[in-house]
This record gives sequence, structure tokens and C-alpha cells, in this order.
Amino acid sequence: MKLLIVAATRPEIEFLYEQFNLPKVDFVRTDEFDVLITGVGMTATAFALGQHLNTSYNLVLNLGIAGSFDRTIPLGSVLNIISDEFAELGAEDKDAFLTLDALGFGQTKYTAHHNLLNDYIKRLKKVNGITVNCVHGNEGSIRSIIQRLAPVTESMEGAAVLYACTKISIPCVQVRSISNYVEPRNRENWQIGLAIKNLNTWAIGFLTNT
Ligand SMILES: O=C(O)c1cccc(C(=O)CC[C@H]2O[C@@H](n3cnc4c(=O)[nH]cnc43)[C@H](O)[C@@H]2O)c1
Repeated sequence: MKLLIVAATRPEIEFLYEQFNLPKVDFVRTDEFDVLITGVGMTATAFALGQHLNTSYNLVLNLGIAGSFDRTIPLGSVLNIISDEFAELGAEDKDAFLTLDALGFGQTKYTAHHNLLNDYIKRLKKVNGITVNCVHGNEGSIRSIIQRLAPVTESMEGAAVLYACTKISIPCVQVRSISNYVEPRNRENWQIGLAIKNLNTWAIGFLTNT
């Protein structure tokens, strides 16, 4: 099976680089898997995938950290995001929001459909996510997005990866570890180190047991 691992930044998968002694570059080929670092955000992700994603891959594994809207999920939890949507894609209509679907321009929500679930993936909690250009950090906008889409997680790349994989029919698994709650910005509350450690432990386990 040919696997492409996709992450926004190298620090998010730094222990994976160490474990497999990977050169510190943004695209790495190994006998077991390839790794692509895209840069943060949907545009960088789309560009990098445009350069490297192709139908020789059997699976894309999108790894990263994420914010959680759900405060019952402990920071550092590793989750499987099974659907993701472009939360900002659409048009404001005074107080209402018209999605791309409502405007007649297509789909904003993508679901990961595949039958490649092994035990490592199966045992992760399954949640729905959104993908944004602008991290939520305002009480009013957070209330409003929860009311409109009821997301559990927020990232800046997930839906773009799932979109690209859907377009060329490659199964995509998105696994993220929670670094912070989505709240008025307070970087001191973020647990990036814990999230990265747990994410990498999961990913190394997955790669060495698959
Ligand atoms: O400051 C650091 O040490 C550090 C190390 C590794 C990664 C980072 C990032 O800031 C990664 C940005 C990445 O994180 C995702 N993310 C995390 N929390 C949220 C959120 O609340 N809302 C949206 N995205 C979030 C996102 O996918 C970024 O690509 C820092």
C-alpha cells in the first residue's frame, strides 16, 4: 500500500521525522510511505497537493493539531475527523449565511468514505470538523458557527485535503490531536507540546503496526 502523509508544518510531526530518520525537507519518499509538508492554510495545502498528490497513492493520512469546540474532550486527545467542511465558503445575506451549496456552486462538506479502517483508526473517537482561513477567537463568531454547523474540531487544512482526495478518489483519513479549545484567543492555554506528542505517538504506532 502506498501512503502519503500530509501535515501543515514539520513541527507537528517532528517525532515521526525523528523515529524514521527522515531528512528535514518538505517532501520525503521512503519505501513505506511518503511525507508532504504543505504549509499552513487551504491555499498552501491545495498548491502542495497539486504538486505531489497522484493516483499512485492508496491512502492519504492527514495529521495535525486542531482546536476543539467541545470542552468535554481533553486537550491532547487524538481524534479521527470523519467529515470536514469549508466553513467560510459562501455569502453573507444580512444575518443569514448562504453556503456554496445554497448558492448553486457546489459542495462545502466532505465525508471520508473508505473501508481501510484498521484497529488503530477504529479506536479513535470520530468527530465532524470545520476548516477555516481565520481561527475563531471571538465569542460572537464562535456562538454563531456552533449554531450554524455544530463542529467539534477546527483546523486550517482538513477540508482542503479531503476535497483533493475526493476529487481523485483516494481514501483520506484525517487524524488530529487537540491543542486548544476554540475560545477568545489565549495562547497560554494551548497545549501544543502535549498534542504533538500524542499525535506522533499515535502516528508512529499506526505506521509500525500497519
Ligand atoms: O508554536 C508552536 O510551537 C507550534 C508548533 C507546531 C504547530 C504550531 C501551529 O500553530 C500549527 C498551526 C496549525 O494548527 C491547526 N490549529 C490548531 N488549533 C487550531 C484552531 O483552534 N483553529 C484552527 N486551526 C488550528 C491549524 O490547522 C494550523 O495549521 C505551532
